[in-house]
Formats: sequence, structure tokens, C-alpha cells
Amino acid sequence: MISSRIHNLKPLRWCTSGPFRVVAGRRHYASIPKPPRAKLDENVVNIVEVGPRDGLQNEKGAIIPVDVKIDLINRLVRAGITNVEAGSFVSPKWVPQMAGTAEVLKGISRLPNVHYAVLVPNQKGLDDLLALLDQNPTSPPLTDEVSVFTGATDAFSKANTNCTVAESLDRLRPVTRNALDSGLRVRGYVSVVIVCPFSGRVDYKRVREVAKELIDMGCYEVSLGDTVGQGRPHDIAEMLEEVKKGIPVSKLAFHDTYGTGVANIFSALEHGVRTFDSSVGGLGGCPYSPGATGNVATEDVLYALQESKYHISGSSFGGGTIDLEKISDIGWWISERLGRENVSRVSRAIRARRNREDEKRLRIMTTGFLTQSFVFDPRPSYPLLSVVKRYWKQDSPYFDDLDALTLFFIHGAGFHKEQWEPSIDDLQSILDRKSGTSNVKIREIWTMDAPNHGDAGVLNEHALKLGYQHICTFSYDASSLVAAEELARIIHLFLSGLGTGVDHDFTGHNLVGIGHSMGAACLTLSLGYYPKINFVSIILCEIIIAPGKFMLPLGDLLISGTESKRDIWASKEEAYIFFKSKGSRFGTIAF
Ligand SMILES: CC(C)(COP(=O)([O-])OP(=O)([O-])OC[C@H]1O[C@@H](n2cnc3c(N)ncnc32)[C@H](O)[C@@H]1OP(=O)([O-])[O-])[C@@H](O)C(=O)NCCC(=O)NCCSC(=O)C[C@@](C)(O)CC(=O)[O-]
Repeated sequence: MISSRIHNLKPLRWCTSGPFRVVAGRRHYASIPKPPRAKLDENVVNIVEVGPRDGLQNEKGAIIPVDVKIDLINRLVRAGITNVEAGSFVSPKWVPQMAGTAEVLKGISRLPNVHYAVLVPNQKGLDDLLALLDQNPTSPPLTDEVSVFTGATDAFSKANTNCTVAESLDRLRPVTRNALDSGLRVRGYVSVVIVCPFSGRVDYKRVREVAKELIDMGCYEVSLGDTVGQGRPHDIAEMLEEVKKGIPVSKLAFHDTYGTGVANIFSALEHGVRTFDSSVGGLGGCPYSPGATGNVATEDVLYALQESKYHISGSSFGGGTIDLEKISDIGWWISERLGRENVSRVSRAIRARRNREDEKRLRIMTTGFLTQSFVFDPRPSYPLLSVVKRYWKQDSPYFDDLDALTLFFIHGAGFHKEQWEPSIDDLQSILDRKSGTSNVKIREIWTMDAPNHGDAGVLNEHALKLGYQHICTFSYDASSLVAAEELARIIHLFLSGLGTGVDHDFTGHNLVGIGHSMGAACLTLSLGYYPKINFVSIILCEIIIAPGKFMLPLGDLLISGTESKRDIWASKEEAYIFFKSKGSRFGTIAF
């Protein structure tokens, strides 16, 4: 049975080193932990994310800035990736996109237990890396792993590294030895294991021999690359049957030119392979194989293995695995950043699903409001901008109706103007249901962002950092009043028709102000400024809005506190006396 033979495959061992020490004048950079002695879970699958190296090296056009590469790697690691190819120490004349790998290594936010591998094609590449490590003795080290590479055919090897396979192996032997002596772990690559773009079908015996050479040199594992992406599951099976006669197969890399990348991975899983190279968004290609698309997309691999007997290993950032949704976001981000197509089928499906969900959310606005957002600029009366949004119905019979109401909503601390959309929707649905029996007529609705919330927070980001950090927040001390005055001022300026950006005159509107929490306090305070805003009514909401989990410990207490508060008085005068007796400025201003 295939499975019993597969499970007899011996897992490859790392080349380990002891703690940091100096050997023959050269430092050991990595204090590489020994692999756990516990029995390996045969269903754990490892992903090596090769997008930042194998993916980006093939990008045509402008050189990708170092900070984009750093950002890409940091994002990937924060999605749970624990093995990432960070770059190459190659000649920029040969692979221009890999220029700046030293800066990339220095710039990434290195996390423990993550391997940031770099490719070295020759001794010069390794020397450059070792010099960098010498100059930057960090903990954890800038990297603890290098990759060396060759091909299964002379034609490919000559095109890629200007030498035959045998010559390249001769070149890599001392490189690998030196890297191991310096405490780095070394991984090997064999390219074109199925089809060579120059010499056609590949002899799998040759793949076995070359892979064995790399293992004998000291590589802890060898990645077998279907570089051209023409392999099919049965090709992979045949190749593996041959290769594993000589070495334990541990790792495979697939390109996805014919769309068989994921199927090939399943074929390899059947043969006991548990580590796969993949690339976010399917980044990559093969310069020597016209039409070859990139690596198999990480998203596609993650999706295919979800809910299977296999478990993808990842860091705590991905919840112990690799977070597919985050990887998909990164795939879109980098594809859009590079102006390239995102070739991950799964990412496209995820985007389509999200679009459907968004549409559904929008359709919840069944009440059919048109909306428009405006940047409200109150300068010079007030230094920060706000963003306001208008909701109206195209066919509303109430535009010129003097009895109709204009609702003005202002949100609480930590929210934004869109907080109100479900409430607006519910309100309109109720009115629609009561059509003919309700005398409530809505002319239009406005919502507003506090200057440090929502869209306005983005617009004011710079100014906020220069000294407005503490505005429009909620606290229980006197500073909350000062903070609230800020929002009160901008509400007042907007509704008074001051400032620019919104060509709308609220004079003659029957304004109803609705404020939640901090917004309720600010709305109340806005009544204290001149000229007076003539609200026909204000509605102050103190309801708690929070996710259920958060509500558990405090929810009942807060709700019962709110419910027990007095909110009805026989007259305005009585209410005024009540608030004055409590020393409440919020309350007294309202009257
Ligand atoms: C290997 C060489 C250098 C031989 O190329 P060569 O021309 O025979 O080498 P050379 O020793 O005569 O050097 C030529 C020039 O390059 C410089 N040089 C030499 N080495 C370096 C270095 N490390 N870093 C920086 N500079 C270097 C060297 O100093 C010299 O500079 P010059 O005197 O002309 O100013 C060349 O062929 C080369 O760099 N090839 C790049 C191959 C490469 O990176 N390919 C992509 C990675 S492999 C891959 O993607 C496949 C894989 C791994 O993903 C698996 C799969 O999917 O198939």
C-alpha cells in the first residue's frame, strides 16, 4: 500500500548548531533550536512562502522599493507564516528585483521562530550575507537560513547560473559547508524537475541524483520545483517514486501554469511530502519559460487543505495556522501595489464573496436612500475638518414640506457616522410600513464624523498628531467636558451654515438632533453657542453598543443603570431645576 511506504519516509533532520559561538574566527549566527523530539504529526503541513523572493524576482518594470518588500514580509508573518523567503544575495545585473535584500533583512520586524531565508547562488552571495550578519549581530539574527539552488538539466542551469549542473554542484559544496560552519541552516532547490523549457521532458533519475547531492552536502531539505508548471499529478507521482529511492522527499514547489498546482500538491501529499512552496497571490513566473505563470498561490493551497485531515502549521498570529483571509488581503494588496493580476482563484472567490456580502449589507438599506459625503471645512473658526453624509430620497414628496423633519445624527466615542445606518434603515422601514397612518415626514438625514473619528480622523491624521490627540474622547473626569466642547463647536458651525464644503442651508429646516453617548453630550453642548440652532427636538441615547462578548461582564449593570435614570419631567422648568441641582452643565445648557 502506498500509504505504508509513504509513512516510512524518514523526516529530514535539521543541521543544528549549538549556542552562539565563534569558530575559526567566524561567528555562528543562529542559535537554532533542535527540532522537538516529540513524535511528528504526520498530518501537519508546512508552507514556505516564496512570494517576496521567487515571486518578486520575476516582476517586470520598475524596481520594487525596499519598503514594499519589508511591508510584504511583515504582513505575511503577521498572517501566521513561519517560513518566508526574504530575498537573494545575487548580482543585481542578473536579478535586478532582488537588489536591496540586505536592507530588507535589516528592515523587517523579525519575530522569533520565523525563518527569513535568503538565496545565495555562490560564495560571493554567502560572503556578502556573512559580512552583513557580522555587522549586525542582532537577536534573533537577521536570518538563520540560506538556500542554494541548481537545476535538473544542464540547459536550465546554464541559463540560470551560467554553468552546468555538475559545475553548479561543485560550486555549491563549499558554499553549503561554509554556511553550515557559520551556524546557518541550508535548504536546497532543484529546478525543472518535470519539464525543462530548453530540453523538454526531464529524466527523473537525474532529479534524484541532483537532489541527493544537495542532501549529501548538508541541505536539511530539498525543494523540487516544477518550475515550468507543466507537471500533472501523475507526473509528480512518477517523479516522486523515483526520487524517494535515493532520498526522503520532504518538500515540493509548484508553479501553476496549467492550473494543476494544487492537484499536484495532493499527489505529493499522498507520497508523504509535507512541505510546500507557494506564493501569495501566485506571484512569480519563470523568465525562461514564456507563458509560465507564477507559483501555486498560497491562498489556493490553504483553501484546498482547509477542513481536511491536514493541519497547516502557522504561528499564533494566524491562530496556530495561516490565516487564509489575511493572506488573501495581502495577495490583493501586493497585486494592486505592483499593478499585476491576482492569479489566485481562491482570492478571487473570496473577493467575490465579500462583494456579495457588501452588496447584501447595502441592500439592507432597503429603504432606498441616496447618499453623498462632503468634507466640511470650518476653518478659520475651528482648525479640524469633518466629514458629513447626507441621505435623501430622490422621489421624496417632502423636500418643500415645512412640516417635514431633517434628522441630524452624531455618533458616540469610538464610532463613526455610518454607525447610524442600521437605525436609519429601521426607522424608514417602520415609516414605510405605517405609510398612510404615520404623520412623521422625513425631509432628509445628515450624519457627521467627530474630527478624530471615521473618515474625518483620516483627513485630520496629521493635525491630530500635532496636539489634538485628546479631543472627542470619553472620560469620567473634567477633561471629558473640554473634549466634548470640541465636537460641540464643529456641530454648531456646521448646522449654523458657517465654514465651507457643504452648500446647504439648514435655516427653515425642522431639525431633530440625535446623539449617542459622547455625541449626546456634544449635541447638548452645541446648544450653548450663538447663533442658536433651532432644534425642534433632541434625542439623547445612552444605550450601550458593544459586541455580545464584551457585554457579558458589564452589560446588565450598565443597562440597568441607564434604565433607572430619570428621563421624564413634567416641564422644562422642572427638568432645569433637576439638572442644576446635580451641577450638570450638560443638562442645564439644554434648557
Ligand atoms: C551565479 C551567477 C552570479 C553566475 O554568473 P557569472 O557571470 O558566471 O558570474 P561571475 O562570477 O563571472 O560574476 C559576474 C558578475 O556578477 C557579480 N556577482 C557574482 N555573484 C554575485 C552575487 N552573489 N552577488 C552580487 N554580485 C555577484 C560578480 O562580482 C561579477 O561582477 P562584475 O565583475 O561583472 O561587476 C549568475 O548566473 C547569477 O547571479 N544568476 C542568478 C540566478 C538566480 O538568482 N536565479 C533565480 C533564482 S533560482 C529560482 O528562482 C528557481 C527556484 C529556486 O525558485 C526553484 C524553482 O522554482 O525552480
